[in-house]
Amino acid sequence: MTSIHLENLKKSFGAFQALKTMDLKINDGEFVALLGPSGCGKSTTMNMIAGMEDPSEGRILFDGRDMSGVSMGKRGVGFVFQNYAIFTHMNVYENLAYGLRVRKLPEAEIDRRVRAIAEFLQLGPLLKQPSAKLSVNILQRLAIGRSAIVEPAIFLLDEPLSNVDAAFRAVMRTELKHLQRQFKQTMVYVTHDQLEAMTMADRIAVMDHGVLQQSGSPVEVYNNPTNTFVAGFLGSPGMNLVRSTLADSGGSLAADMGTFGMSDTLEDSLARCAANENRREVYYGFRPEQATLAATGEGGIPVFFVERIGARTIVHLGRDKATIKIVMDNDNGLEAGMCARLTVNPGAVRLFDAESGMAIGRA
Ligand SMILES: Nc1ncnc2c1ncn2[C@@H]1O[C@H](COP(=O)(O)OP(=O)(O)OP(=O)(O)O)[C@@H](O)[C@H]1O
Repeated sequence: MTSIHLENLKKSFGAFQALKTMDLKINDGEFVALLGPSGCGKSTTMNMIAGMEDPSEGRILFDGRDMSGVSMGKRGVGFVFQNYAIFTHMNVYENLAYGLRVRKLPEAEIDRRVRAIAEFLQLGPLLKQPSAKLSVNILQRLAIGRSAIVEPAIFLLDEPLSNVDAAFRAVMRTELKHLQRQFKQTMVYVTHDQLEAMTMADRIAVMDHGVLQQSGSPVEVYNNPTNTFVAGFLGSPGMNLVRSTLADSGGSLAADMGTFGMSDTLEDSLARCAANENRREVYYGFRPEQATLAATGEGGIPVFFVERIGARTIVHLGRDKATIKIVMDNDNGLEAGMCARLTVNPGAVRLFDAESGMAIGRA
């Protein structure tokens, strides 16, 4: 096992700063997902950890050892890409055995390890199959096996599941997590898919525009996003962010959401974090599953769309272009054209400064 320290890491391509700044410590045996939208610098970061790109500034340390000038082959990393690198002229067995043969392991040991990993990844019956004839799903499973079999101290995976189908992706999420637990590797996993990050990672590093926005456990980044980007990016739908003005209300501080014709008195702890600042402009945030709706005869917020997705119902409410989405497990019969009263769970309210987008206090 090996720890990784990205120290003030930066990467530019000509005048373009693909990675503006990255400071991140990844512990021995930890599974960290680099999560963010396309172009935010995830692969660039990964390529530098692997040794395929040199940083423009900053350092990468493995167990405290500076990796500057250390070639990819000498870093002890396994790398799986979106586009599986498989030798199509070899069968499954030979592909799996390749890394062990390069390391000149005894034939009996190679055979034992090939069969063990094949069993683990359900490739056992396919060992004699020519790789050229395998499906995309199986090829990616083989690519993972081929890298994992040499038991690298650090395992880097860059969008390994983006080409495989949805059902297979769900299976592989579980298998990859299993694999990491079994081999206790330090794993860095690049994805733009929050479900992958949320289900597999011990810690998620959320990136945007070449900047690390937040790193924390999946629950932490979901419940306490550090800014409006993380709040909106995580969750499906993302956190509701309602522009509002803080206002004195009978000795307490309330968030006034004029657009929705409502006002919510803040819990004392949150009001204190907002420094009880009357007239401060904020975003009032809450997760779509942290509120209830009740139909009203008249008044309330107009419902304009109801999505029923199996057991889940997503109700879209709003006026003009301002919308709120509420996710419910039960179907309370709301339909487009009706009006509803919204009650937000007080403990779930998060505030963000309207100008900087940064969270005000943390729960
Ligand atoms: N070799 C390069 N030369 C110039 N620009 C590059 C190079 N590699 C990456 N970039 C740019 O750097 C930015 C970050 O790219 P990167 O591949 O790291 O993003 P990403 O978060 O992995 O997104 P994606 O999932 O789309 O690959 C992008 O704007 C990309 O076009």
